[in-house]
Amino acid sequence: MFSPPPSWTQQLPKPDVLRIRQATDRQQVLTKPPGSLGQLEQLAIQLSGLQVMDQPTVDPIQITVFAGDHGVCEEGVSAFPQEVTAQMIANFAGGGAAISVLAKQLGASLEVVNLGTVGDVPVLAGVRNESIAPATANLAITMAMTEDQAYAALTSGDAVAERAANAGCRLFIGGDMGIGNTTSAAAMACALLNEAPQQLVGPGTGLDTAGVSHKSTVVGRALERHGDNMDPLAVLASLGGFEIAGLTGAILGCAARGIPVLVDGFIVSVAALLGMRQQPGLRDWLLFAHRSAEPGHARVLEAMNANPLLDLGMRLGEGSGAAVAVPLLRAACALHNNMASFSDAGVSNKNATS
Ligand SMILES: Cc1cc2ncn([C@H]3O[C@H](COP(=O)(O)O)[C@@H](O)[C@H]3O)c2cc1C
Ligand SMILES: O=C(O)c1cccnc1
Repeated sequence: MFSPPPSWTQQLPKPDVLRIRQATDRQQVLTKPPGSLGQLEQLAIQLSGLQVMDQPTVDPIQITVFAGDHGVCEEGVSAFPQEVTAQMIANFAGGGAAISVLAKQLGASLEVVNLGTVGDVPVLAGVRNESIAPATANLAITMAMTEDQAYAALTSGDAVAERAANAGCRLFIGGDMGIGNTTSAAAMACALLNEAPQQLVGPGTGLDTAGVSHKSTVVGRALERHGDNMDPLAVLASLGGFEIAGLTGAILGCAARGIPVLVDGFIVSVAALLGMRQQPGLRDWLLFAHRSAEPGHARVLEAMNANPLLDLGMRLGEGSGAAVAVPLLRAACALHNNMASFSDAGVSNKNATS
C-alpha cells in the first residue's frame, strides 16, 4: 500500500562541475597563499557546486529534530527513562533544549517532527505530530517496524525536505530525540558495516561499563535475529527507529532538492550511512560537523570517508554538534565571497618561477 518517496530510488542531482571549477580557481587568486585556509576553502567550493551559486551561503538554515520512542528500551539499554523523549519535545518547543538555544543564536528555523512517543505530546507551536505508533517494537526480539511504517517515516522526512526547499532553505540540519536510539543506531551500523557490537556500542546517555556490556549483548541478539541482510530497507525496518528513518528521508529529500546537509553526530550519521547505501550519490551532499564522543561514530564516519570539522567531545544529538559548526561554514562562505583577489588589491602574487 505504501511506497518510499521518490528520493529513495530516483537519481540524485550531482554537484555543478562548472561552479566547482570556478570556485576552485577563485580560491587560487584570493589574497592568501593557495590552500592556506585549509578545509574552509573546500567547504566554500563544495557549497558553490551544490548550490550552483557563485556566492555560496548557508542561510536560511532549517533545523528539524525527529523524535521517536524505541521498544528496545524495555531491555534496559538507556541511562534515562523513555518518557524523557516526549518531555524533551515540549522542552524543544519551550526554548530550553540545547538545540533550541543554538537555533535561536544562529537565527535558524527549528521544528520538531514527532513520529511516535510513548508519552503524550500536547499541541505545541513548532511541533508536528505525525505519530506512526507509540514506539517501535523491541528490536532485540522482533522487527522494529513494518516496511509500511518505515515508508511512512521516510515520507515524513521527505516532506520536511519539501517544505525546506519551498522556504528557500540553503542548509539542512537534522537532529534526533529518542531515548534508546544509540542502541538502534549501533545495531544498524553493525548490520551495515558487518561489525561486532563491541566495536560500535557505547554509553549513549551515560551507561557504566556493565551497562554498555549489557547493551552489546542486546545488540548481539538483534543482529542474530536480523541475519546478514544488508539491504537498506531491511536494515531500517528490522533495527531502526522512526526518527532515524525520518532523518534518512529528510537527508535524501534535501539532496534530491539541491539542499546541502550538515551531518550531526552518531545517530544522524547512521541515518546518512543508510541513505548512502541506498543512494551512493548522497555522499556529495553531505558536510560533516563533528565527531561525537559516542565511540561508534568514528567507524561510521570512516565508512563515509568523512573528516568532520570539530571534535569537542559532544555526545548529545538533537543536531547540536551540527549547529555548533555553522559559524565555520558561514566563515568559509564570507571569505570566499568577500576576500579581495591579488589583482583587485594590488598584492603581488607568488613568483611564477618559485
Ligand atoms: C535529557 C536528554 C536530552 C537529550 N537530547 C538528546 N538526547 C540523546 O540521548 C538519547 C540517546 O541515548 P540513549 O540511547 O542512551 O538513550 C536520544 O534521545 C538522543 O537524542 C538526550 C538524552 C537526554 C536524557
Ligand atoms: O552523537 C550522537 O548523535 C549521540 C550520542 C549520544 C546520545 N545521543 C546522540
